Amino acid sequence: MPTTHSDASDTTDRSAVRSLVRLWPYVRPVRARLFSAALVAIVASCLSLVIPLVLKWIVDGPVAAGDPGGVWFGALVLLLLGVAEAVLFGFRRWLVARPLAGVEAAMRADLFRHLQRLPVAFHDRWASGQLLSRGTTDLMLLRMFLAFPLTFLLVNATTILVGFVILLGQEWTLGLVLLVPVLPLVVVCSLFEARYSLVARKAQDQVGDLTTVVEESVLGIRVIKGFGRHRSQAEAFRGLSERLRGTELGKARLLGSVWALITIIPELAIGAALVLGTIQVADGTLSAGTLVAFLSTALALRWPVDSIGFLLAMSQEAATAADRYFEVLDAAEERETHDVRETATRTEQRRGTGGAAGAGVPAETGGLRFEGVGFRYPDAPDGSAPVLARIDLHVRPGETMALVGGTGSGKTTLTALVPRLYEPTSGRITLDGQDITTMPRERLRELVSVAFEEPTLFSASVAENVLMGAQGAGEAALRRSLDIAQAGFVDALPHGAATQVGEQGLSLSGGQRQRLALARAVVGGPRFLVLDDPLSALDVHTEALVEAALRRVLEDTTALVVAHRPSTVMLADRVALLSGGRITAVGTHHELLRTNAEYAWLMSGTEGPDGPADMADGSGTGVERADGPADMAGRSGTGTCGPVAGDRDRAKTPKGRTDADAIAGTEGTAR
Ligand SMILES: Nc1ncnc2c1ncn2[C@@H]1O[C@H](COP(=O)(O)OP(=O)(O)OP(=O)(O)O)[C@@H](O)[C@H]1O
Repeated sequence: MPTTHSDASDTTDRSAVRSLVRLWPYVRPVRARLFSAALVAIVASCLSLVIPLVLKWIVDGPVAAGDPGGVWFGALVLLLLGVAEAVLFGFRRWLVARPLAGVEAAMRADLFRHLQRLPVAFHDRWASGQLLSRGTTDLMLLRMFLAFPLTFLLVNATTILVGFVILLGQEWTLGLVLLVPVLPLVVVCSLFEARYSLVARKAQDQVGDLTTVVEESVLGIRVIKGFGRHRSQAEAFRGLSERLRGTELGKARLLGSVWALITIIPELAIGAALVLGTIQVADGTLSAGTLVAFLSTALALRWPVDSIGFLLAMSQEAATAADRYFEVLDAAEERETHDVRETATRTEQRRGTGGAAGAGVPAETGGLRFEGVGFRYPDAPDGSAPVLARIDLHVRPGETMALVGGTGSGKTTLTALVPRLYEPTSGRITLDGQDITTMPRERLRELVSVAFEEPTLFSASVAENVLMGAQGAGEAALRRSLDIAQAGFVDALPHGAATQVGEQGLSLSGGQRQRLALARAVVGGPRFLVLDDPLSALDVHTEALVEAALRRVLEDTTALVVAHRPSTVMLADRVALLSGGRITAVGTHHELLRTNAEYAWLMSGTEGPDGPADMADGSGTGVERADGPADMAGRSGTGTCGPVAGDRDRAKTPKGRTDADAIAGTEGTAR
């Protein structure tokens, strides 16, 4: 399971403030509302500090003078102050709710847009649950931070400051007593922050891991049920959620202890002030009303002080969420390597856009060319051999080339390089003579259509899934592509092509999904077609029908088709054999059957004379080899390069005969 999240220890030297400041571009558009809301909250909070002053007036005034009218008036003022405080806090909430929902939506949209533009190699490294949790839990934490702790850290700090001014103004000696806990509280808070940020990061990463397991279990429910693995899967889930529970309990313990200290230390100071104040009242140096007002103010400051613990905790979680969010947003998108727009325009002008395959391009440079292409996966272990090394291959304009090779030989990898899902580590690939790195990706992906062995469909209608393959294609193109892919089953669906296929197309069979993926690849009538074993899930009869229809499409299209079965190879004009990271032979199917032991072995499933192990290192002979043709012992290598007259026709004889022929031919050669 690919998973990526930074080690929690990375967070020790990061500053929470710096992480949170990065939210500014999103907050900027709503800053006026946020500042207004903070101002309203400050006024509301400071109103609560006026209450003790009214109390002092009631005690020292009407109560001392025995004036019931004055007491009622004082009570009315207190009631109005309370109502005003409540209304203002309600107004603050109204002010922030809508804009912050907008901030969250904008951040989520940016994250999604960025995820779409990140290279496939990024997605190989990152577990989907980690990305999902960033787009959900983390963004929710950030919205909550902007709505609550951000405002209330400011509001509480202002309230505490104003409160202390009032306290010192009422009786400065008692005020100083209350100031004593400030230093220990600052030390406690900074120690807490450092430790809490580590555990918060750990918890949020564990939520990501848990999300991954849930997602995999849901997507893989058939396998889990099929193998009766629900218990072990549940155990794996339980293990992870136990770890998360442990981390959350650790968080709660930390928060509990800091809350206890933040509550106890000021309480001790208030107790000490009460004792001192009572002595002063007894001595007659302080009025009872002043002591009541002083203690009421001190008690009114309890909540702003006590809440600092969890406001800091929420801020730490938000800082961690911001780190996790920007980790993804900072990952480099796929970049254009040159000033591709200019190069593309020049090339279009030279060539005249939109012509048939390779129109106006000489055959020797036209088509699809791999020149010294090497590739190594970015996350491959150090010292491991590259998947592809010095690939030289030319698929001529309008030609269909089958790519054959043992399992794991790098066929899928090679096809993924054409639409630039990965970048070659060396060499270059050209389409009709133009280096693909000099084309805008959008243009490249218009020229090249792909269908993978594992067909991916989206939660959309059949038509939407297929038309995804070509912008602006209409009903006629849809019908044509469904016909080519022999997807007549679509008409039998409840709403025809408008039927929703469900998440990942799981309501369809594997072969039906493959046919829709194939229709998507051909719907735009692409100049270049890359098919990664697209017919593997079809029964032989349907495969034959698809092949016959595909042959018509492939007339004008330059195509590279990964093939495992002789029947799929029959589609091709020529075949390239990929072995040991190199193209070891190129020729027609029949030539390779006659002259290349590894190819014959791959097509027949029988052992060649030297055994497959010997062949896999590229020692099997080839008709057209990078290091020159070599004869197989006791065999006549024909050494022909292009399609031999009649070979194309032979190769494209309708399925039914070809399969049997191929096997017979293979057996004849391999034995
Ligand atoms: N994302 C990846 N990261 C690292 N290594 C990878 C990745 N994808 C594939 N590989 C490795 O690259 C090699 C070639 O894989 P590839 O899928 O291209 O083979 P293939 O010829 O298409 O195989 P098959 O016929 O079984 O589909 C394999 O050894 C595989 O383990």
